[in-house]
Amino acid sequence: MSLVGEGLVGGWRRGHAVVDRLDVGVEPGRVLGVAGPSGCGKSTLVRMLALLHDPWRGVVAVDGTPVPRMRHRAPAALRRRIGVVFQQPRAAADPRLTLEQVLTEPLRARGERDAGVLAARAEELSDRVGLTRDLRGRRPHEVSDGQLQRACLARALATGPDYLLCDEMTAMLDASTTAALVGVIGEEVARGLGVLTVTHDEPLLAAWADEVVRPWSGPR
Ligand SMILES: Nc1ncnc2c1ncn2[C@@H]1O[C@H](COP(=O)(O)OP(=O)(O)OP(=O)(O)O)[C@@H](O)[C@H]1O
Repeated sequence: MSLVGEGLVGGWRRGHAVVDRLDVGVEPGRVLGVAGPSGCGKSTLVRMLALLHDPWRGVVAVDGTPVPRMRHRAPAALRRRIGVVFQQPRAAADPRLTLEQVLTEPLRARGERDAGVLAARAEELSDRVGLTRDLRGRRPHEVSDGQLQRACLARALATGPDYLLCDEMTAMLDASTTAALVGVIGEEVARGLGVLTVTHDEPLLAAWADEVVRPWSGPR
């Protein structure tokens, strides 16, 4: 059981790989930290593991199932097992939606239409990440970055993923919000969630990650 990238090669410009022969494994109940200098390709690696960006070579496998080359989108059943939280919540949340709608988006995308079910799930997820009823009714421009990031974390957890990828999730946040979100994720890790976290915050990595890899340092 793990989310694995093997021999991953890829990037954005032909002939210029930013991810170059990388192996990475995210295991249930563990937090893997990924560190590296700015612009080296960490977000690109996250996007490959999130099944949002096709590697040129190599394979991503979810619990032993290799993900087929996507063309447009990876199979929904596999995508749903991997949650992602991005650095900038404002770029990741539709400004027209309330936070409640933001965090229930994946459930509606999966076909859930029952308003009662959606409301109950929204309340449960909001409680988990510390969003009050008042905040849930607001739109992104009416809340702080930290409050919006809480909603984005709730959204990432909405379908009960097996793996969570955090791409500089705490870069915009103050220390107490960072601690709160890391605490929420810690509870999920204790229940078996596998986490990969990318961050420049070395003290956070030291405190949070079970293991830290630095694939872009040293000779390749
Ligand atoms: N959508 C994109 N289109 C074209 N080039 C991109 C795109 N996303 C990233 N790149 C380029 O790929 C390289 C790696 O970017 P990436 O965002 O993966 O690095 P990073 O390690 O996450 O950086 P940072 O730590 O600054 O967030 C950079 O040179 C970047 O300019």
